[in-house]
Amino acid sequence: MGDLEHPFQSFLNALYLKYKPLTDGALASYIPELAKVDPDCFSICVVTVDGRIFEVGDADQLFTIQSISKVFVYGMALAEHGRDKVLAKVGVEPTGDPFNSLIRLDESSKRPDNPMVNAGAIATTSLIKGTGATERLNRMLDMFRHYIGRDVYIDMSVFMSERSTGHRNRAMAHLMRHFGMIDEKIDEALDLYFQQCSLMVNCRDLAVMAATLANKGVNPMTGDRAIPSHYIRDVLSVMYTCGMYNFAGEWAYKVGIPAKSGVSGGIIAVVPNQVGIAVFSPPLDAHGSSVRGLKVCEDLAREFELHMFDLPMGCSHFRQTLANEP
Ligand SMILES: NC(=O)CC[C@H](N)C(=O)O
Repeated sequence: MGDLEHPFQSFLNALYLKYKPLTDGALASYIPELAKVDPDCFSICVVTVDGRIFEVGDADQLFTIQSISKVFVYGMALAEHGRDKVLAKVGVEPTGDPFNSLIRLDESSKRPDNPMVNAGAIATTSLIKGTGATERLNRMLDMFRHYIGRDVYIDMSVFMSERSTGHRNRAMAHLMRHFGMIDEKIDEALDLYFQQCSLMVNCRDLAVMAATLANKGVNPMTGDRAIPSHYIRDVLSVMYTCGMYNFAGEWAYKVGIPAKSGVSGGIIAVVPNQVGIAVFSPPLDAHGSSVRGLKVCEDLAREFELHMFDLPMGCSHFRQTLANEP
């Protein structure tokens, strides 16, 4: 639970109050179940690599992880197959197109551009090993368990909602099968993709997951390793360049921290060797990222000079604030 009197906690409380009245943005209604959530939900959580938790708002509120799952499944594919095999199937180039675009799939390489947009994520998911759908799902859930540090499950209604309406994703999968980028188990890969997107998390879980990436792959709360440390660089690089879809360039310029958003309203950001940040607020901007989430991350980055190219100056300011006693 949050450490109420700590100066960083006070900063988070003020940030929460500052953006609570902001009601811009719209829910992701293209997944019918997501249109039913409460747009007022708002929480911020920051977890340090030494396991301290600062949070404000309802950090227990559960929601589906959506595209934030792409980061972790990409890490899992790397751990299972190594860089070269994964790179042969999914590139590492930002697209400049919306997350659900099919456009560049039909270009010369026939390879999805990166694992942070839907096409690339479906290709990544198709690489997950297992003798059948159940084993593949169980292995994936196990991977998430290491990052989250508790038992995890899939929200059945969101999964079914996406499964029955996700025709663009199906079209991408078939196109990628046509080009030999995924194997013939198209429906199995799509189900696994819809399931990973329907994983239930809360804001604190996301911050712990982000802090695990910040902590070279070791969950700071449990001490459990979730991913081999040498793949952290790969995961954070694609988050940095592609994690915010067709806003990724502006994000890198303005905020300068590897981050990933999802259409349920979650955002994670990773400050390597320091903290994992998570924000949850469902209304989205035109790119599909949480409006309040973007604002909170921008403010945190500005206040503590977290932009990658502000470091190490910001590093010491941030460390000092975090180290302060209440
Ligand atoms: N950006 C997102 O969060 C998209 C994930 C969503 N499940 C989809 O496939 O459309």
